[in-house]
Amino acid sequence: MPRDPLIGIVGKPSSGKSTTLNSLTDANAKIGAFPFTTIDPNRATGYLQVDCACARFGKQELCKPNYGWCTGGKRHVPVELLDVAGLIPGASQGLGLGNKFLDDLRQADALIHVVDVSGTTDAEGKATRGYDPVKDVEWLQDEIRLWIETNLKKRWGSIVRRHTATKSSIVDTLRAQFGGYGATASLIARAVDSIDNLPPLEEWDDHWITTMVKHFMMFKFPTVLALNKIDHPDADKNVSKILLKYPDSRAVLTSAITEVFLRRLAKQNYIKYEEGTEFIDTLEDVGPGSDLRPLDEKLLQRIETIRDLVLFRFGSTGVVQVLQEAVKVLDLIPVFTVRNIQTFTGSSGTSVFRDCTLVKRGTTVSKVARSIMGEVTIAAIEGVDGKRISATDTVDIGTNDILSFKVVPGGLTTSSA
Ligand SMILES: Nc1nc2c(ncn2[C@@H]2O[C@H](COP(=O)(O)OP(=O)(O)OP(=O)(O)O)[C@@H](O)[C@H]2O)c(=O)[nH]1
Repeated sequence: MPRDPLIGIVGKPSSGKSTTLNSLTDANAKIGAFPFTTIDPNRATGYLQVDCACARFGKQELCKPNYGWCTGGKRHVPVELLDVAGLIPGASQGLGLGNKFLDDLRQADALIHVVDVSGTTDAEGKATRGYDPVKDVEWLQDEIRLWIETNLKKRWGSIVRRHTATKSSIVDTLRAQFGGYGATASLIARAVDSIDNLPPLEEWDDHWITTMVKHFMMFKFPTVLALNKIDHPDADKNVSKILLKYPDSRAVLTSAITEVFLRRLAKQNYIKYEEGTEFIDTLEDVGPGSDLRPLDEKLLQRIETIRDLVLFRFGSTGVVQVLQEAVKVLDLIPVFTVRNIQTFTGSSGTSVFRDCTLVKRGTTVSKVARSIMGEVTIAAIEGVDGKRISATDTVDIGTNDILSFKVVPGGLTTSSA
């Protein structure tokens, strides 16, 4: 993934996509500068919470990220989010906003599927009661699959003829078909390898085409379920049904509306709220002498309800965790690059760990160097304590995740060398 990761937020209308997006994006956003170059209306910057390297060295006080922010060793790293609107039943046949969502979708590296588990919205997002949201989990996957499958089947005859005539491999043939979805050859190869007993492409019937598309989707659109509206009284039974039916799904329970509310109160200094946790402090809790503003009876009551219905029962509102889970399916880890490996500072000043990049676990340090520094000649790579690191060493959490690249002064670029 050479560019910054992009997480798509999908789900039927009124499931809570915008609320989820808002809950992940507005917090302290002014603190972090915006690192992304493309800005369009349905894109926003979310903040992924990771353990910052500063805490390993007791340097939390000196930690001042270039992008995002760090509080007490909890770092908020910017991640680009995309609101994929218009996905409704029948969208693959052009209903709703038609194929616009498909264009958005293909850019995403992972999806957060927001499912309304309150059962108060039907398949189209209209208000109802007792709707079974189990259907929504399947429906969205089916919609994406149908879109890909229909495109493939329309041309299947000529695809097979060309495949045979050019004596291509399955990966090469599928690369030509799936390239439009933003898939690389290695991703397609992994999808092909994951299918047992796959016959030669010439022998594929509808069953094999569907199987191939399903496996392709597992790799191209890894999905985390945000089981949203857990604050609703009907949510419990629906959550159990979904988890029972899909025990292997990656699911996180969320109450996006609660997160938005708590962050707003925290911003207005009515409460202290540690995002991603169950901890809220009001003036009542901390006592006079605090700079918190007093809450009226109604708001105090609402906070008590939130504590009872969401925070104490589920441990948090879940939205911080849902983004963490989406990044986890991509197997991305934070890598900290510093100019001075002894002090962890940048080129000037005393601030430490200014830069943090999300990198696929197991990437070689030379590849990390290239993706961060571009095509420059690296003279040496150093890790903690000035330890020399070989270009072929790989990164993991706690292993080669703090790096300093020594560039050849005035060095030729590797591409022109
Ligand atoms: N009870 C409850 N309601 C929620 C929650 N999240 C969102 N809602 C409500 O659900 C409704 C729909 O939320 P949106 O965020 O607008 O949903 P959306 O999926 O973006 O909808 P579209 O823009 O129509 O696609 C709003 O009335 C929200 O206030 C939640 O966690 N709990």
